[in-house]
Amino acid sequence: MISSKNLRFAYSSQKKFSFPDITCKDKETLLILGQSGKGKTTLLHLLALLITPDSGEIVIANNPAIGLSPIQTTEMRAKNIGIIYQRPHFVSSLSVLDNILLSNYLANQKQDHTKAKQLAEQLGFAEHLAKKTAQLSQGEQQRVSIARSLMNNPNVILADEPTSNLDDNNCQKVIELLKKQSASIGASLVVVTHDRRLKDEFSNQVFL
Ligand SMILES: Nc1ncnc2c1ncn2[C@@H]1O[C@H](COP(=O)(O)OP(=O)(O)OP(=O)(O)O)[C@@H](O)[C@H]1O
Repeated sequence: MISSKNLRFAYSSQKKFSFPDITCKDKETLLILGQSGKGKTTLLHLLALLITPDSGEIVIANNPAIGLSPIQTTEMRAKNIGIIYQRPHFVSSLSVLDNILLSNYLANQKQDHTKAKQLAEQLGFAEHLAKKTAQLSQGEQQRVSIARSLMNNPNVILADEPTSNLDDNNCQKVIELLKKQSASIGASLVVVTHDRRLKDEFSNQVFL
């Protein structure tokens, strides 16, 4: 589960945000909608503990996530949070498989080849595991990102515009996969987007 209360963040005195409170319990989904520039990515980065709010609270898996030391924050993120970025960030010199296994490495976990291969089968890119990520289509890269976010069985999955670069067919597929995979590990799934196609796919919604 993840929740936030009274979150405020400023990039500068002109660029200040005060975000609505959010709650997403285990196995639940939440869609955060907002037009470009409304602060969706900023909120997602706050929830992912990548930036620190000026004030407010974040609770992840029933533990306070604000006020921790940098090491505790990194541990909290690695253990509990799977992030799918707006544009996938891969290490271009590594194979698809090694990019997925990197999640385990960064969380100080044993590299789980069996799980990586299982996820690749379930997400439909098993035949691409030995390739470099640049050789994959955008839809395939998005599915690799999903696999990577699931490698450490996170408590919370945070997805930033996971469908904005996808056609209708791939949009539908990616959302179904995200929901199915997060449900199978009992995670909370939080998606931020301006993609109105997702409006009917989520019952819990917050507007920025
Ligand atoms: N590092 C930064 N420094 C200063 N301003 C920033 C920074 N990052 C974002 N902003 C500004 O904060 C505002 C919100 O940005 P953010 O990326 O959170 O919006 P968004 O709703 O995700 O937009 P989009 O849908 O276009 O990705 C924008 O006006 C942006 O220019």
